[in-house]
Amino acid sequence: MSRSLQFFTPSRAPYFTLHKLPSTSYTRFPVINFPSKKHYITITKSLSSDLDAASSQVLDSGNGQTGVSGVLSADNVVAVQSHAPSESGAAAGIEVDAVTEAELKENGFRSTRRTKLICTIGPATCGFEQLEALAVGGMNVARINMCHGTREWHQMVIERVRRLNEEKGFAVAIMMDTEGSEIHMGDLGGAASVKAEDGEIWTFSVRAFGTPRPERTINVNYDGFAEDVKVGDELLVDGGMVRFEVIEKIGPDVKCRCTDPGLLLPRANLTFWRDGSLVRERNAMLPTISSKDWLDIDFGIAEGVDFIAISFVKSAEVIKHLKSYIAARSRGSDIAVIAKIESIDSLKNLEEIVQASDGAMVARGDLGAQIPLEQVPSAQQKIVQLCRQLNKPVIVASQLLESMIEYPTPTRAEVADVSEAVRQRADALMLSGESAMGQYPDKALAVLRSVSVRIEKWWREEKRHEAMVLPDVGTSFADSISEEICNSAAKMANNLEVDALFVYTKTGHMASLLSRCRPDCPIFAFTTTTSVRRRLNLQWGLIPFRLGFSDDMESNLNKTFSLLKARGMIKSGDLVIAVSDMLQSIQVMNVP
Ligand SMILES: Nc1ncnc2c1ncn2[C@@H]1O[C@H](COP(=O)(O)OP(=O)(O)O)[C@@H](O)[C@H]1O
Ligand SMILES: C=C(OP(=O)(O)O)C(=O)O
Ligand SMILES: [K+]
Ligand SMILES: [Mg+2]
Repeated sequence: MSRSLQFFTPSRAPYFTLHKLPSTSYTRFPVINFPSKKHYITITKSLSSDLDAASSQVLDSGNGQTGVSGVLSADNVVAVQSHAPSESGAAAGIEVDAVTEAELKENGFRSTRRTKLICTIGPATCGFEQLEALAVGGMNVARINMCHGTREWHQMVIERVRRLNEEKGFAVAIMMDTEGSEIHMGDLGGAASVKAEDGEIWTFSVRAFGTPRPERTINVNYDGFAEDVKVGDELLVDGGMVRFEVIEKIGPDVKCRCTDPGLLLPRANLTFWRDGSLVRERNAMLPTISSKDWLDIDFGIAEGVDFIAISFVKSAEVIKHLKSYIAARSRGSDIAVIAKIESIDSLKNLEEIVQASDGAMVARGDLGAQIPLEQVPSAQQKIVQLCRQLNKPVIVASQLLESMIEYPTPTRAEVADVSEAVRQRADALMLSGESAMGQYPDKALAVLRSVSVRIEKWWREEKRHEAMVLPDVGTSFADSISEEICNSAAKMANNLEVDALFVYTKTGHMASLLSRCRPDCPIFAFTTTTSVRRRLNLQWGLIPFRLGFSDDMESNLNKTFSLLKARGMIKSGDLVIAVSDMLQSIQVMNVP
C-alpha cells in the first residue's frame, strides 16, 4: 500500500498546500490555476510489483556487463559485487558501498553509521592493502595533504583509491588539501621528527642549509621571517607543541631558546607572538593560494579529485575565485571546494566564507594556534551550527585521537571529544597523523566508528530532537519547494518512525537538504553518476547508491525495491518515504 502526496509541476512550477484526496491511481487533477501554469496533486495507490523480472538485473553492472563477485579481506567477510562504473545513468544495476551493504544486511537500517569518516593518507596507510583495510573499516573520504609527499606519491595514492573503488565496489571520495602559504618549517632533512630540549639554542633561517643539516637548525619557508620577528617574541611550533623565545637576529638567522620542549615534526606550522598577541600583519599579505598551491590545484583537477580543501581561507573572494577557475578548467566535472576555518580572519568572515563554499572544515590544529585554546570548542560549535543552517557539509578535524599515533587505545578525554563532535551532528570526523603516520590507523578508525554509532544511537533513544531552527536556504522558488518537501519528509519520517528515506537526485541537492534535517532514519540517496555518489559520501546520514533512473517515479521505485530486495538490503513491509528532485512529491509506502 502506497500513499503519496505529489505536487506535480511539469515545468518545475511551485506547489502549494497538502490536500486530502480520495485514493486513486495516478489520476492527476489541477488544484490551483495560475494564469499560465497548472499544479497537480497525485495520490498513488499500491505499486505494481515486477520483482521477479527485475531481480535478474541485479548483478548487471552500469554498462551492462555482468558483475563479478569477490570477497573482502576483513574480520567479517563480505561478498562484494564488482561493477565497472558508468557515468551514463542508463544502468540496470545498482552500486552501493560494499561495507554499508553488509551493515544493512546484518543489522538493519537503524544501526548504520550516520557520521562520515575521513582518513589522511600518509606513509602508514598508502599501500593498497592498507587503503583497503581503511575502506573496510568505514573510511568515506581519503585526504591527501599537499604539505607532504611528492606529486608522484599523491598520484599513486589517488590511483590506488580509484582502483579500490572500481575493483571492490567502494565509493571512497578523494579530498586534496592545499599547503597554503602560512609560515612553516622545512622538512627536517628527511627525519620523521627531532626533539628540542629545554634551554637549547636553535637557529631558524630562510638560508638553505647543506646536507647533512647542521644540528639544531630549522629551515623556514618565509623570506620576510628574520625581518618580521623581534627579539623577545615567542615562536610557537604547531600552536604551542614546542615553544621558543627569540634571543638574537643575525642576518637571515634567528637564534631562539627552547622554553617548552617537545617533538618538532616536518613542515610544522610556525606562529610568533608579541605581548600575548599573534603577530599577523605580514601573514595577512601572504596569498591564500600560493603559486605552488595553484600547481597542486591543476594537478587535483587533472586527477579528478572530488574535493579541494583550501587552507587558511581569509575571505569569500578566494573561494569564489577558485570555484570559477575550477568551473572553467574542468568542464563537466564538479569538484567541491571546502574552506578550512583555521585563522582569525576566517572566523571574522565566517558566514560569507561558508556561504561561498561547498563545505567547511573546523581545522582545529592551526585554529588553536591562532586563537586561545579555550576558545576552540565554542568556535567549533558555532561553525558546525552555521554550516548546518546554510546546508554545507562540515568536518571536525585534528587531534581527535592524537594519542593513538603512539598507543592502541584512546584517552577518555579523546573519546569525549569525538562524542561531542558527533553529538553536534557534524557531517564528518577526520583523522590526521593518526592515520597518516601513526602506529594504529585501523584501530583509530574503529574508535571513530564505534563512538559515532554509539552516540548516534544514544541520541535517538533519548529522542532529543534538537529544535534547531533551519532558515530557508533556497534562492529560487523551485529551491524553496525542494526545501519544504525535504523538511516535511524528514519530519514525517521521524513521526511515522519509517525505516528509511529514499531520495532520487541527479545533482545531490535534495539529498543534502534531507541530510541537513538529520532525521532519525538513514537516507538512501540514489544518483545517476559515480562522481555525485562519491561526493555525497561526505554528508551526514546519506547512503549513496548509483542507479540509473528515469522521470517515472513509479518505475524508479519498483526498480529500486526489486534491486535492493534481491541484494537483501530491504524487505517486504519496510516503511519508506521517497522524495525526488524530478518530481516534487512525498510518497509514503511499505515495500511490497
Ligand atoms: N604524504 C605524506 N607523506 C609523509 N608524511 C605525511 C604525509 N601526510 C601526512 N604526513 C605526516 O602526518 C602528519 C599529520 O598529517 P597532517 O595533519 O595532515 O599534516 P600537518 O601535521 O602538517 O598539518 C604530518 O605532520 C606528517 O608527519
Ligand atoms: C586540518 C588542519 O590543517 P593541516 O593539517 O593541513 O594543517 C588543521 O590545521 O587542523
Ligand atoms: K594542508
Ligand atoms: Mg592547518
